[in-house]
Amino acid sequence: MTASLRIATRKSPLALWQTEHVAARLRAEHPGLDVSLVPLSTRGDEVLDRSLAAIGGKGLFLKELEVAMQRHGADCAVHSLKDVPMELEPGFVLPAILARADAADAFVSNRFEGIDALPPGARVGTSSLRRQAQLRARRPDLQLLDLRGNVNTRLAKLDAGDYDAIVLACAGLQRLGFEARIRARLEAPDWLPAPAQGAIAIECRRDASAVQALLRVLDDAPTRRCVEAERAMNRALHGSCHVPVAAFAREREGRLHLQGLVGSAVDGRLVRADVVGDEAEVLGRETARRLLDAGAGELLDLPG
Ligand SMILES: NCc1[nH]cc(CCC(=O)O)c1CC(=O)O
Repeated sequence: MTASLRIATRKSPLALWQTEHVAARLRAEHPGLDVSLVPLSTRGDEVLDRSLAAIGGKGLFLKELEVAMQRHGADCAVHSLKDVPMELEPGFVLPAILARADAADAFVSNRFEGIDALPPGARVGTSSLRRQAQLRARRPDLQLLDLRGNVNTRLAKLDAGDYDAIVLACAGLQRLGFEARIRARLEAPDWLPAPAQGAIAIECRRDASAVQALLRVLDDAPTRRCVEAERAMNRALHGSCHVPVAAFAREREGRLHLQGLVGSAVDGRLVRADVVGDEAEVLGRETARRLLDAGAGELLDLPG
């Protein structure tokens, strides 16, 4: 019986909130279990002057946490599932995916009520190619500017006047107490989030069966089914953060509805697909195939 559990986490305020949330839920489920946090810095957090794509992609937010688990310095790690690469490192599993929070994106501005209210040529901050493509599609005139850093840093840059508006995830704003800053929700079916946006996942070693048993109580089956469909679609498109891919799945009357989108951050072209199915993996692959049939291949080949 494991009497203690050390959870590795990034040090950003959002990562710490999410990990504290997981720790509190585990303490409630397992009275007597000694749960502690192991805050670590990752290259993804430290290198802010280059794009994630240029320094190695999403995996950079996980690497240091995985090294800690390999060295037995931590038993598990908490992640935003949208930051977890489609292919996990060998030897690791995700025994728990928590019930999804708000999956929508948020339009945040101190002066404007929504995308359509922005004046011609307004400056909008986001480094996400997925968000850029959807903004371009709706407003080709906007000036899209890079914006990296944690949620608090991004809000500070907006307040400093660097941008007329920025786009962030609703879930992150809500978790950090910034719900009131959401001017407009950007949501399905018009606007799609990143695959697995709003879902928190816990990662541990495949060989740590006692740890997996402790974590599994937090797994939410409906969320797992939806995010598996979204991630399967992204994987089938060779998804990485280099291409603007968006996906959102919902369960309705027992069936899975998956909406997918591939876009171009350069010219705002968007290709969409909307498919119903029952098995997450199959539905994800089928939606990817429909996107490719509709011309997504050409967009996926574009640089940036
Ligand atoms: N890319 C960073 C990131 N990873 C997860 C979230 C928000 C929380 C979530 O989606 O679960 C954010 C911030 C954002 O996109 O605004």
